[in-house]
Amino acid sequence: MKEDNNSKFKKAEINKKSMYSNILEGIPLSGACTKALWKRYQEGIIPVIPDIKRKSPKEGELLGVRDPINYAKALVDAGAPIISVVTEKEHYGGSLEMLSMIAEAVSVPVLRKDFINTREQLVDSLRSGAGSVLLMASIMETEQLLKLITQAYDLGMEPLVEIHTKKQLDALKACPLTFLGINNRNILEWEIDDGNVETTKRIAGNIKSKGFVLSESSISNTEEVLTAVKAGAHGVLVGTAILKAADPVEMFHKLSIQRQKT
Ligand SMILES: O=C(O)c1ccccc1NCC(=O)[C@H](O)[C@H](O)COP(=O)(O)O
Repeated sequence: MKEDNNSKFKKAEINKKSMYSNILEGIPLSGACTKALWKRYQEGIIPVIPDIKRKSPKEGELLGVRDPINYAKALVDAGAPIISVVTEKEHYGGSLEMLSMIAEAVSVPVLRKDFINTREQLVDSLRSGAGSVLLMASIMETEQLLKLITQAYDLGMEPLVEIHTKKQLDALKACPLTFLGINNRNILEWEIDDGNVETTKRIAGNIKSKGFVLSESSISNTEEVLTAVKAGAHGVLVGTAILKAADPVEMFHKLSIQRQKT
């Protein structure tokens, strides 16, 4: 019987010595999230992932009295390939319940953004309907990150592995990720640093992986989308600019620009 990707992954976890090379062999070629993103990309449109957060340390209230489910549905109807939901409670006002309700209501995969560093949190994410989970290089050692990447794939979710520095990228060099995010801001400073798309410009050119590269945070206009893509990103994740727009759907369309096909 042909061995499936999941069992290859389990083997990779056991054999620590050759962990990197086994991950190379076992990694699934694509997950539901990047499949949707690549599809949009192939259609010639720069994929934009709307990020839903009730509030942020920098901006305060963002969602206001709006229903997060209706907000998510409107953006999916507008063409969002996937939806991102921040579930962290204290600083962003999120919850797993909000994720769960959105995941149930929309037809596209949902990404959970939170400080995830245990398998239990992965399982909670899956139970709440997440198709993807954020795994941040800035909050754990590389070995733990690789373990969680394996576990996420093993559970059937596609991890969005997030870096903010070249050093964090270098530590992941041997791991061929399907979904890699560059956070333009240092999230450990709660979005109040002055990080911008220059971070993507500095890092994206060094990425060797063939995975989908996402530029995240601090993107608010078409020029910044183009800068991210020119630097090597395939798509962008945008929260504040869409949430604060008088017409979020219109802003989503405005940012979803055509890319130059090569
Ligand atoms: O991105 C993270 O690392 C993160 C982890 C845990 C909680 C929140 C986190 N980030 C917040 C965001 O995801 C931002 O909302 C997102 O990058 C959008 O940024 P912006 O467009 O500047 O609102």
